[in-house]
Amino acid sequence: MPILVALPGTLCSPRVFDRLAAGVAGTVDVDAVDWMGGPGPWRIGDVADFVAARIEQRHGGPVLVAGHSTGGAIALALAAARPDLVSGLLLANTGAHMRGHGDVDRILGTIANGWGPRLHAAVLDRSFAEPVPAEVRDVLLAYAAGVPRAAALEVLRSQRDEDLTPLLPGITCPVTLLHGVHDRARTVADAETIAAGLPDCDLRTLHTGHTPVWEDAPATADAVRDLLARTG
Ligand SMILES: O=C(O)CC1=CCC(=O)O1
Repeated sequence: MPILVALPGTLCSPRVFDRLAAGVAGTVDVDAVDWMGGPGPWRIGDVADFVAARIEQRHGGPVLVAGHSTGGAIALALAAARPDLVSGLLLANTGAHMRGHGDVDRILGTIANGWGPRLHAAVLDRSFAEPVPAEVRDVLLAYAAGVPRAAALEVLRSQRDEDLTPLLPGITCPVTLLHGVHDRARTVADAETIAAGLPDCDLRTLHTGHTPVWEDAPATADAVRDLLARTG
């Protein structure tokens, strides 16, 4: 069965892909990666290397790769560096750079000086257009509580300081780019910049916040099936 290796955003549990995994069950197997719980280092390129090693070891590659938020930047770096391991990309509410990003500098300041449950809850709550059920929120907050502060600091600094735009024309696999238009951190302009740089990109807007992979799992599952068809 085809594999979708799924990369969540900063401080975001791999469980955010549970609804998508259920939606594509029987068609695609989802391997959601806890990259923040990996050994580090956690710069975007380091995590892309970590994911490449996992794909080689577990799946033998190539696979579909999904990236949400920071996971999208990691997925882009991976596809650029290791096209042999990536047959197609599904990106969600991400960007090729962080210029104009809603709150990355504030989050970085709080990671450095105010790390803890309040920050975790603030990042979580603004990642969904509508409040998530309490039991889901508890699961996601429990994950964030176990993330090393160094991982969050390192990956977000790296993402803030890198511009992946020059890599885009070299990513020739099919890409589907989802963008939830009620995102409080990123605008559709971020998605349009990525789409303009990629040779083969299907951009779809959704009525979600920053996390369409959870907020509109049926539309995301449709996008996965359509992407799979485009990979031939
Ligand atoms: O939007 C992104 O790509 C990365 C991000 C930083 C904070 C957040 O929630 O997402």
